[in-house]
Order: sequence, then C-alpha cells, then structure tokens
Amino acid sequence: MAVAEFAATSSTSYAKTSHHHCSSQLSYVSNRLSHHRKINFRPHARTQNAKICCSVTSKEVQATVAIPTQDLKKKPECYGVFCLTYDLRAEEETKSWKKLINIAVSGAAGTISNHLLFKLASGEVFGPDQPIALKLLGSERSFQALEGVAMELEDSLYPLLREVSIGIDPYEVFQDADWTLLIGAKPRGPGMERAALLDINGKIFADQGKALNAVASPNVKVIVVGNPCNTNALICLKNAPNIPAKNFHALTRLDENRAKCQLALKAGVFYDKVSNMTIWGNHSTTQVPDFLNARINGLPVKEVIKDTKWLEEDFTEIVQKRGGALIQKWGRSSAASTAVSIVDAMKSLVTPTPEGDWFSSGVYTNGNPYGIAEDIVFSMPCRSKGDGDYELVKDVIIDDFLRARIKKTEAELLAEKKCVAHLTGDGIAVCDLPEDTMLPGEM
Ligand SMILES: NC(=O)C1=CN([C@@H]2O[C@H](COP(=O)(O)OP(=O)(O)OC[C@H]3O[C@@H](n4cnc5c(N)ncnc54)[C@H](OP(=O)(O)O)[C@@H]3O)[C@@H](O)[C@H]2O)C=CC1
Ligand SMILES: O=C([O-])CC(=O)C(=O)O
Repeated sequence: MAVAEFAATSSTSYAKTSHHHCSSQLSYVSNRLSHHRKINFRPHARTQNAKICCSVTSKEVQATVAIPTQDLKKKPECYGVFCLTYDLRAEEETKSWKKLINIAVSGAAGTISNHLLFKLASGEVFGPDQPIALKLLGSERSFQALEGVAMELEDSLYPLLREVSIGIDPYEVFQDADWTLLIGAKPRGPGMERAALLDINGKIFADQGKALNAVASPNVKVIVVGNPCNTNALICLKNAPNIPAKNFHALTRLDENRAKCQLALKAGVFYDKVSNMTIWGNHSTTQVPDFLNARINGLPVKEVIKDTKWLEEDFTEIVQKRGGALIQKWGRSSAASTAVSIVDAMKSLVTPTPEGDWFSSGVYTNGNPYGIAEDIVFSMPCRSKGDGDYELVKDVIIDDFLRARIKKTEAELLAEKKCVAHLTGDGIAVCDLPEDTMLPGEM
C-alpha cells in the first residue's frame, strides 16, 4: 500500500479528547512489515509532513507526523503504525515532550514480557510525559509471536509509545538502547544439569553483552532477569567492558517484594508498612531475606515479630522457595509479579529513594562495604538519587546468623562463576556446584 495514501490532520487537547479518538482519525496504512525479519537502518530524513494529534499532557499539543516518501518496505526497523514518525522540531516547539527513551527487551515474546511491555508503554516507569521506544528481541522460533506482541501494542494506542521495532539480531535491536531488560533465557528442563543451564544461557548473555558493548548507549542500564540471573549478569558485564559494571543488575526485586509480603502477613499489617528489606546474594534458594535490618512501621522487625524461630526458619524458606510454590499452583513460573518487580526495580533507579529506606538489587560487588567477595553479582541494599545510578547502603547490621547465610550464598555464586570462566574471560571452566544450588522455582 502506498504511503501517500496516509492522511491524517487533527490537533486536539488531551484534556478533552482521548488519544483513542485522536488515533481513530488516522487512515491506517501499515503495510504489516511481517516479512521483514530484521531491523537494519534508521528512518531517513526525506519526509513530507501531515498533522495528527498525539497529546500526552494537559496542554494542547500539535505534533507533526513525518510521512516517509519512500516505500515502507525499505523501512523495516519499525513495526506497523509505529513507522508513522513525528517531527521532533515541532515537538521541541511545544516544550511538552521529553527526549525519547529507548528500551530494549529480550525474550519479548515470552510470558513475563507479555505483562511488562504494556506496563512500560502505559508510562508506569518513566511517567505520563515521557515518550518511549520499545525495541523487541526475539528469535527465529519466536518471531511470529513477536509480531503478535507488536500488533497488540499497536492496538493499545498508547500515546507515549512512539516506536516499536522487532528483530532477532541483538546488534540491531540494542542499538542506542538506554535501558535493556534481558529476560529471554532457556528454561531448565527435566533432567538438565544446572551446569548445562549455566553454559547454554551463559552463551546467550555473553553474546548479548558483546552486542550491548558495541551498539547500546554507553551508559545503558541493564537488568538481567533470565536465570540464573546473577551469573548471567556477571557474564554480560564481563563481555561489555565499555559499559560501567555498575550499570548491570540482576533482578532480585521480586524476592524483596515476596519477603515484604510475608512479613506483612505475619505482623498483620498492610505491606506498605514494611521497609528496608534487603535480599542478600543469589536469586536462588540460598538467597538471604534480611529480617535483621528490615522494619515494620519504622521499627525493627524483631520488635514487632517476636517469633524468632519463624523468622529464622519459616520466613527465610518461604521466601527462598516462593517461586517453586507458585509454579506448583500455576504450572509455570511467576510472570505478572516478575513484570511488576521489573517496573519496581526500574522506578527505584529513576526516582529518589525515600529518606531512610532502600531497595535490593543484584549488583557488581567490587568496592562493597560488607566484605563480600569481589567480582561477582550479589544482591545488596541500594539507594538512588533517581538519576539511574545507585549507591550501596552503609549503615546495615550484619550479625553472626546473617554473616553465615551470606557466606553460603556467596559460596554458591563463586562456584557458579567458576562454571562460566570460559564465558567471562577467566580461563577454563571448572564446574563443581553445591548440591543445593537451585532456582527459586526448583524445589
Ligand atoms: N529473576 C527473577 O526474579 C525471575 C526470573 N525468571 C526467569 O525469566 C526468564 C523468562 O521467563 P518467562 O518470560 O516466564 O519465560 P518464557 O518461557 O515465557 O520466555 C522465555 C523466552 O526466552 C527465550 N529463549 C532464549 N533462549 C531460549 C532457548 N534456548 N530455548 C527456549 N527459549 C529461549 C524465548 O524467546 P526467544 O525464542 O525469542 O529467544 C522465550 O520467549 C526465565 O529464565 C525465568 O527463569 C522468572 C521469574 C522471576
Ligand atoms: O525459577 C524460576 O524460573 C522462577 C523464578 O526465578 C522465580 O519465581 O523467582
């Protein structure tokens, strides 16, 4: 279909008219770029302009759509309706738009992503005046499903979602990414050794680290979700030497949220009363949910929950194995709550941490103040000024109970690291994992 058939002229006030109404004025001319299996170049400047309304603030905004004069077939980097670009100069004039944030997501056709992408597009992380681009990474096996995801994003008419592109080559999809959410990973199948999983998934994260190093924004923030996420994050950062190691996170926010929920349940308070929750170590069954430093209604947990046996035994184990308990009910691993926790993890980095509180994230240990071995990715308490960066919290108490548990999860991560030495540039891999090395979902 010829692009010139596209005709849309309108401007309106968002306060009075929804974006659904706005968008319905577009003649839909997407030529369904389904046959384009790769993205490979950026939109070119040669355009002619038409106007559509794309307001996201209460101010009246006229955004100018740039209509490509070239055949859309030659513009495979965007998906469908997202190929209709807009004139940044016009936007600058309105002073209503912020610079686009590029978010790359791997495993984008998977279950977690199916929740996450729609939350991102709705503005949950970056706010109601921040346009975003989603760059979705799939594979040969998932490409058709990925198109389905992109079609649903189109049909959702999110005013903040300006660009969607899909592809199977991380060197293309990660181009200029400001954030990268690495979710895609092979799930551990029946009878599969954890060492094999570390190797298979490790290779994925080594390749993706190299791609990020080559093409992403030099200050890209990377959140690794695909398991085993701590060691995958380590592999990724080792393969991306030009990106600060500090920018890589392994997702342990779901564990933090699970721990807060259990403390709230036991104390009989709503979960917003639980703060200062640290998850130490690995996103596995050796993780340490820290009830020593956590607070309920501002008080140390031990002053509110007097049942020490429950705290030391039941609480810890419930949190460690919550993923497995969920799998037994659902028949698949946590997806919606994982997506929520990814949003929480991102928001914690772009919003100043409330005074006196902190959040948990699996981060690179070099320079940590707790005596944890260097050169691994370990969940620790962090605070952020809201600039995307974070600092480790210094004023935490570590008693003998906590120290012993931290040592155990540290030993597990050091063993995992040896298994992937061939992928981190540390020589020959020697894999001798402790018996109890399991994902939260394996029990
Ligand atoms: N850190 C945390 O708190 C949590 C982590 N997880 C982890 O997140 C990851 C994704 O979970 P979820 O979205 O539910 O999983 P899905 O199975 O729905 O999706 C996973 C995606 O991984 C991709 N993948 C990459 N390599 C392979 C491979 N070799 N074989 C099969 N699939 C592969 C697939 O996409 P494609 O073909 O496009 O590459 C697939 O769509 C898992 O590793 C899971 O263990 C889950 C819950 C919590
Ligand atoms: O073990 C899994 O794949 C799921 C997981 O990480 C969790 O639920 O925490």
